[in-house]
Formats: sequence, C-alpha cells, structure tokens
Amino acid sequence: MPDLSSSPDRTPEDVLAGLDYWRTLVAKQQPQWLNRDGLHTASSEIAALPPLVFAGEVDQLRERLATAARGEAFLLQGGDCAETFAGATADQIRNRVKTLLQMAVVLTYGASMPVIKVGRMAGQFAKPRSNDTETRGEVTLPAYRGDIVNGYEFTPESREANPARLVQGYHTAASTLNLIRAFTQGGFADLRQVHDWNKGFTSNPANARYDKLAKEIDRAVRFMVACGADFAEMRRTEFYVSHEALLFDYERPMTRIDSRTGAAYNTSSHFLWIGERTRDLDGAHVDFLSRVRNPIGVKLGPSTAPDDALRLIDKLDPHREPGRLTFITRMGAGTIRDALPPLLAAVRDSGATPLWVTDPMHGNGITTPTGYKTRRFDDVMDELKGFFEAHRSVGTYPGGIHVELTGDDVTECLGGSENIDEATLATRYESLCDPRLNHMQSLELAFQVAEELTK
Ligand SMILES: O=C[C@H](O)[C@H](O)COP(=O)(O)O
Ligand SMILES: C=C(OP(=O)(O)O)C(=O)O
Repeated sequence: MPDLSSSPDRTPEDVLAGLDYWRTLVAKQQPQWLNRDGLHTASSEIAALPPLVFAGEVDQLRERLATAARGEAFLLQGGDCAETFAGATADQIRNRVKTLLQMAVVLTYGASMPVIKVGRMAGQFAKPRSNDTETRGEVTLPAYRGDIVNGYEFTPESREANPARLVQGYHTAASTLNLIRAFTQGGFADLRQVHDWNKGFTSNPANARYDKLAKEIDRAVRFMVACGADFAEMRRTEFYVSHEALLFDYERPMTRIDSRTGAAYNTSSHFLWIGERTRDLDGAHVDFLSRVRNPIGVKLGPSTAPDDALRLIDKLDPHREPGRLTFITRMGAGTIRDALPPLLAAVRDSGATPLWVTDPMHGNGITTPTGYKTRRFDDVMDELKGFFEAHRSVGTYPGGIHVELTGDDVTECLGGSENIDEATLATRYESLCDPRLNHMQSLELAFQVAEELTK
C-alpha cells in the first residue's frame, strides 16, 4: 500500500482510502463491541458532528513544537491519567488549567524560556490495559477501558462496552474544550492574575514558593506597565489539548479532510500520541497516525532499541518535518540513564530531530500490599533528572515533560514534601486508572524542572 498522504498527486479520495488502511492491520487494545448496530450509529453520528479543533491551530502547534525540538522552547504536557465524564466539572477543569498555568509560569520565569502548554484534556477518555479482564473474588468481567468505552462499576452491565459512550465522549470533550478556551482566552490566564491562580489551593510549601515568585512577576509586570508597555497580548495564552489516539471508533470519524489543503487532520485534538502498547511499526495505530497532519507523539519504554526509534521516524515523519514527531520516553528511574543515551545518539546520528520529552510517571508504577497503584515522587524526580543528564551527555535537547497530574489535593503518589505514605493513599485516591501528582507535587516538580533547565 503506497503512502497516499505524502504522494504529490493525491486526491481527497486517495487520502480517504489511505485513512482506512489500518482496517487491514492488527489494531491492539480495542474493546469488544457486542452492540454492532449501536457502534455503527455512534460512528455515523460522530462523523457528522463538527470538528473540536481546527487545522490551523494544529499547524500552529506543530510550529511551536518545532521550536522546542530546537531547544528554543519547552513543552509542558499534563492532565489526568483517565478523564472521566463525571469529572468534567468547572471546578476540576479550572484546577487543572490553573495548575498547568502555574507550572508554566515557574518554568518560563525560572528558565527564561517560552513554554508550550498542552493539556492531557478534552479527550483522554480511553485507556490501554495490561489485561482484558478484571477478577474480583469469583467474578471476572471486562477490564475498565475508560469512560468512553465502559463504566468503572464492577457489574456486567456497566463493564460491557457501550457505543453510546463514544458520543458522550465527544460531547464531554466539547464542553471541556469550551471551558478551557474560555479560561485561556477570556482573561483568566492574564499574566496579571498570576497570584489568583494560587487561590483556592490549600497552603503548603510549594504554594508559598510559588507565591514568592508570583510577587516578583507582579512587580516586573507593574514596572513594565509603568514604562508604558502594552500588555494586551498577555490577556490570553495559547493552550492546546492532547490525548492518546487509542480508539479507532472515535479517532477515525473525527478525522476529516482539510478544505484548504486536502490533507487529513484528526480534529478530536491538536496533538495525539501512540502508547507504548500500540506502537508496533506494522500495527494499525502507527499506520493511521502516519496519515494525519497533526503533530504525533510516540511513547518509548525501556525496551526500545535504537533501530525501533529510527524506523518509527521513517514511518511517521518521512520528510523530517520540524515539530511533526515527539518521542515521549518513559523508561523508569533505574533504567533511563542506561537506556536513553543510545537512543538519543542513534537518532542524532541519523540526522533526525524529533522533540524529546520525558514522561517520568509510566516507568515507575508500583502496587502497594493494600492494592493501590502508586508511584514514588522520588522516583519521578529521579527519572526527570536522569532525562536531563542523558541529554547533557549526548548533546541533545531535553524538550519537555509529560505528566499525569490533577489540580486537586488527591493522595495517589507517595512522598513529596507532604510526605504521603502508604496509609495516607486511601484518604483521597480518586484516579480510576493510574496515580496522578496532586497540585503540590506538580508545583514541586515544576520547580525541579526549572532548576534543571537553568543548569
Ligand atoms: O495509563 C496507562 C495504562 O493505561 C495503565 O498503566 C494500565 O494499567 P493496568 O496495568 O492496570 O492495566
Ligand atoms: C498509557 C499511557 O502511557 P504508556 O503508553 O506510556 O504506558 C498513558 O500515558 O496514559
């Protein structure tokens, strides 16, 4: 099958035909939809709904990511492990946006570098799982695969994949994105509100450190205003959304042909990534995403060989387009210092310049004796440091972080200066899949990254 998306004489029909080539390949991590008629109806309904993002915004993000790949900017990507429909409330969305804005301020001010803000938001509803089923006592049911597929409640009805959830996923993404746009374009993200983003969070050492920094920014801004600087542009901030492109029954109907260029864009999100479990070179996910114009991320785990990375580049970014491809490494704190440098060196030697980002969460999962999936904050920080060390040793750019976080005071990851211990995990563990950094741990991490960036 030729790569129609990059053929100079392609037609929209060719592009569309190519988009469906994934159907002939192995698509991992897809739910078993028993209700085929319902699935067909849901897919047709989604295909007829308006796009959530526009091709022009997607192109703009690609250009921004190109600057990060050149070491001129830094990517901050974060949000829930698994967004839920019930969690799409104004308070929770605002807290996540505020947390990301605060982290971005810490990074921008600390490292004097533009920060590209991307939420794991407005579509992070589908989860790949290690096992297809979950057993509790004598009962075995399909695993929870995210709200866009089935319910978390452990009953046969709730765990059956329900196509109506695909449509609900679209509408929840739309209302989340609407609020994000209102917050980031309507004055809430104005740099002169830098203090206010701290309001509503419980006081703790990270908040106090942030407050000190906010005072400095405030003084600098007031000084500039007194000098006559025009801060009209500071009222708004660019904010993009992203999620794992996992579920073909959502991603395919959301993929449309751009009338300006005739190229295919996935309009469910600005940025999409392929997970560690679905990045097979000959698999459906890699083929499908090779055919859309969005900037694409690929998670790389500890077993990634240099050749795997090179072949992924050839497939996903054959033209070596700046900003097109991001490698998100998630190696584990104990592994990154050995596993990452050979990858960086091989890719550098090939002449390719993808954006390199660290996900210090997914290689550091543990389960406590009481059954909580968690991560040690110290391991997260250690992987982060290992990421910067690896880049320093090879001479490449550490271009960003990708983190599972929430703006709420949850107790899901161990440690941090609040010293969350195993007994405390139960107090406020709300994630339906993997543990997230809470507000304070997220700020602490941002201060650490700012320090690394200034080294
Ligand atoms: O977020 C990542 C994966 O979906 C998650 O780690 C899978 O978890 P599991 O091993 O409990 O299925
Ligand atoms: C599933 C995820 O990560 P990974 O593919 O790296 O395991 C994720 O980021 O939600």
